[in-house]
This record gives sequence, structure tokens and C-alpha cells, in this order.
Amino acid sequence: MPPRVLISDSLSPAAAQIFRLRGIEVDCEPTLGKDSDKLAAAIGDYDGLAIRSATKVTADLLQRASRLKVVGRAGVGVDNVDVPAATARGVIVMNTPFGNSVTAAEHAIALMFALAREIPAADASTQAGKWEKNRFMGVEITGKTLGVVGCGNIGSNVAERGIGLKMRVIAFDPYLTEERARTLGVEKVELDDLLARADFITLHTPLTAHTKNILSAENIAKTKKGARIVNCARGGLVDEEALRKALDDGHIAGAAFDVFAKEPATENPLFGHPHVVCTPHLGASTSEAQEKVALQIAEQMSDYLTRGAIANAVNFPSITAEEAPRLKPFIELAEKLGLFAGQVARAGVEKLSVVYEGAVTLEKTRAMTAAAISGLLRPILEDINAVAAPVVAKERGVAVEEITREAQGDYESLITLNALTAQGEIRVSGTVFHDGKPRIIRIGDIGVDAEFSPSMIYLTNEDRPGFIGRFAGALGDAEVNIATFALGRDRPGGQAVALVAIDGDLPARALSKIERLPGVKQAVTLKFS
Ligand SMILES: NC(=O)c1ccc[n+]([C@@H]2O[C@H](COP(=O)([O-])OP(=O)(O)OC[C@H]3O[C@@H](n4cnc5c(N)ncnc54)[C@H](O)[C@@H]3O)[C@@H](O)[C@H]2O)c1
Ligand SMILES: O=C(O)[C@H](O)COP(=O)(O)O
Repeated sequence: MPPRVLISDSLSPAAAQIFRLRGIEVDCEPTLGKDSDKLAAAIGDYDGLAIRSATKVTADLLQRASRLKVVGRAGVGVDNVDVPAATARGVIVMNTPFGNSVTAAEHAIALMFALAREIPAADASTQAGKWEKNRFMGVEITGKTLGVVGCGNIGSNVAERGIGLKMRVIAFDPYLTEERARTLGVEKVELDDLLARADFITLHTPLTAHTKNILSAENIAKTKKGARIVNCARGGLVDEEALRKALDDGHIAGAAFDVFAKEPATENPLFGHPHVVCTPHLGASTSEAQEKVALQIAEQMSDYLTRGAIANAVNFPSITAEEAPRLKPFIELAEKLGLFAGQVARAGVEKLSVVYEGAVTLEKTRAMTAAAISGLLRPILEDINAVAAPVVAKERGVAVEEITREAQGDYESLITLNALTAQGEIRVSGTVFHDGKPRIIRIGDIGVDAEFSPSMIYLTNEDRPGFIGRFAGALGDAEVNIATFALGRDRPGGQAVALVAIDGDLPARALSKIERLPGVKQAVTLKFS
């Protein structure tokens, strides 16, 4: 069955075209995102959900999304998506971080000019037939100081355009390096300095616990008298009530807002002030940007749904379409080693170390570790996948460490899992041969060579004559056919292990008969499907 995607916001038709070209069924319901009940009723039928900012992807919606594998945001901000809830349910959340940066930067500049020359009010007055030539007295932008708060993709585009307009540009961004600031031609400053010096302040940070109300009443009071403020980033960055007061007092000369603490904004403390300019979250609304983000998100979601490639995920490491086929057998190996450890463990795993040796260290080890954790937890949490696994492991108190080192033995690449439980350690190693098939090559210190089969028996026993005959007899009595048999031992007459692939399931009574065979220490049925 081909994957199915729902587009629940107003996206360029380019997105649906791409999905269809890539063999994905797509339903376009551009207003569904605004109706949470209808969306919740529909979401269970889809593998992918493509959205903009109108669709709220809440924990409740995700609970109804039994098939959902990916949420694709055609744009930047994912604050309308409950990312932790998506992660916990194993759903990838991806965005298009650059697709609308230029368009959003142009909107910020447009708003700055609108403020400087009071264009919206002058337009309304002129079209009302008033010809109030003496009412509107603007300010020049040339030579003024532009304070950019948040100098990432959009902020740096705004800074470059400000410099082009012959403004002095200063920037506050704790993550902006001095070198990048120099390259951009901006002066890196502290927030208080920016507030005191800027004639125009433009905000370009995401909304986080640190940036919420970054322009609080206290910080607005620190601004230069007559400053103008542009917010084209996120509502909630500015205390709107405090700003209204500062506008009313005349301390702030004007404010231009594209985004609001509550959206859709049908009421707002800023509305109605003569020196306020507002647009309804239009920062990304150009045909160029919408085409770009729609194409990008459809490509990214299709790559994930059809090839397992992950780009621009906010909750999982990226895996390019080129890396995906190379990584796939190692992800499968890591997951199956995890499944082995999870099924063999007789007590909860407290710590998991994943050791990578040789060529595999050059691949995305975080993705493999996530797969190993999901295998480890699958015997107790059936629905888990690699996206959710690291978070779930953390919640359950399983410490996870990742170690990479040079190849130390005969294998070009080796992955070893050490799972520590109250009952001891399970150590299992595996590799992928040139046939692309993952296999177990060591259990504890004992070498074996076994491919994974859907149904297996793992035995540890004393290495004694006649044991294999008795074991095979027990399987024969239960009418269980042996497909492959892999043996290993530490020394003649010492400890032995066996990994036996069987056709079908081992009946419980046959397992207990095997457990009672002389010399058996542990007998476990394993599933690797
Ligand atoms: N109005 C719109 O339609 C529209 C369109 C696109 C993006 N946006 C919004 O614009 C904002 C910026 O987007 P972007 O693509 O440039 O993101 P980005 O991640 O490229 O840049 C954000 C910058 O903010 C900086 N930052 C983070 N915390 C900070 C803090 N406490 N103080 C100062 N700087 C801090 C980061 O270092 C980074 O450089 C986002 O909120 C995004 O959602 C709005
Ligand atoms: O974060 C973004 O990309 C912008 O806020 C654009 O939002 P929109 O796609 O709803 O216009």
C-alpha cells in the first residue's frame, strides 16, 4: 500500500504534485487544520501530515494518529507542533529552515519602511480623500542604527539589507560568533547596549523560554526614546500590553507587528494605535517562498516515507538519501542486537553502551544508537521506534553511552552492545558483511556466526558430548524443524552458546524440556521479525 499524506493547510499545489510524482497518495484539505475535531477524525488514515502554522499538532491529535510517521512543516516555526509528544510517539517532525528566509527578511524591511514613513496611515487618509500632506512627517533610515535581535537565517538577511540601506547594524545573539558578525559587517553587542542604541529594533529569534517577552516592560523601558520596533518573528517575544503603554506614553515612536501572542489576532492591545502597523502573519507569504517551502517539504517527506532519508528533522539526526541505503543494514544490525539483548535480559537494563569500531564510526552513530535502544525496549514496549526510543530510555532511567574507536579485530565494522542489568551484563557484537546482511559474531567472549532469523533459540550450556543430539531430539519430538545452527564455545569442555534458527514457533513445553536438559544454563526464544 503506498504511503498517504494529508495536506491540512494552505500549501502551494507544488507539494501535492511532488507527492503524486513520488508515488504517494495525497489528500488536500487546506482548511482542515483549522477544525481540530475534523482533523482528529481524519488523521488515523495518514502516514504523513503536511502543515503550515494554522494546524495545531497537539498531543491529543497525535494520539489519534496511529499510522503517522512524519509531520512536515512548510516553513520555519514548529511551535504549533507538540514536538516532545511527536517524539514520544515516534513521529519525525521536519521543517524547511531556509525556504522563506529572504521573504521574511523582506517583510521585516517593508514593515520598517512602513513605520518610518507611516505608509499605511497615509494611504488610508489619501484614499479617504483627505490629502493630509502636513500630517505625515517621516524619518530617514539612512545612517540610523538597526538593532537585530537574533541573527540567524532571517536576522542575517535583514542585517545585510540594513547595511545595503546604509544603516549601522548592531546585533544581539549569544550564538553569533565574532567571525560571523565580522563577515556580515555587524557589530555584536549585548542586549542592553542594543536597546539603548537602536533607532529600529527588529526581532528574529524563535520563541523559547529564554526569548519569551525578551522585550518585557523592563527592557522596553531601556530602549532609546523614539525607537521603533518590528516583530516579524513570533508573537510572545514582546509584552504587548507594555509596548502599548510605551506607545501611548510616546517613549516608543512606532511598532510594526506581523505576529501576535494570540493568533489569529482579532483583538490585540496594539490595535488602533495611530503608530502601529499590523499584518496577519504574512512574513512567509510570497509566491516564491510558498513554492519553495512546499516543494522542499514534499521532497523531504517523500524521501522519508519512501527511502528512509531524513532531512531537517527537529527531533532526529539527518540521514541523506545517499547515506540511507548505506546506513540501513547497520541500523537493522543495531536494532537486532538491541532486540537480542532485550530478549535475553532477565532484569531491567540500567545502562546500555553501544560501541562502534572501524568504518561504521564514519556513519551517523546517533541514528544507529537510537535503533539499538528501540530494539532493546521493544520486548517491553511493542510500539516503540528509533525516534521515540532515546527519550523513552531516558524517562525509564536507562543510561545510554556511545563509544567510537578504531577497528581492533578482523572486522571492517563492528557494533557491540553492552547491556547492564542487576543480574549481570549482556554483551553482543555484530557486523554487516558485503552481502548486506547483519549477523551476530560474538556473544560475551564467545565467537559465533549467525544471521538473524525471524524465530530463533539462544542457548548457553556446558560443552559436553551428546548435548547437541539431545537438544535436536527435543526439537524433533516437538516437530520443530531446525533451519540453521550456529555454535561457539570458549574452550573444549567449557562454556558453549548456540543460536538456532527454527521454522515457526517453539511450543512452551518444548522450551521447558530444553531448559531441563543436562548442562543447559539458559534457553531463550528470540523473535527478530
Ligand atoms: N512572520 C513569519 O511569517 C515568519 C517567517 C519565517 C520565520 N519566522 C520566525 O522568525 C524567527 C527566526 O527564524 P530563522 O529562520 O531566522 O531562525 P534561525 O534559527 O535561523 O535564527 C534564530 C536566531 O535566534 C538566535 N537566538 C536564539 N535564542 C536567542 C536569544 N535568547 N537571544 C538572542 N538570539 C537568540 C539563534 O542563535 C539564531 O541565530 C523564528 O521565530 C521563525 O519562526 C516568521
Ligand atoms: O515559521 C514560519 O515559517 C512562518 O511563521 C510562516 O508561517 P506560515 O507558513 O503559516 O505563513
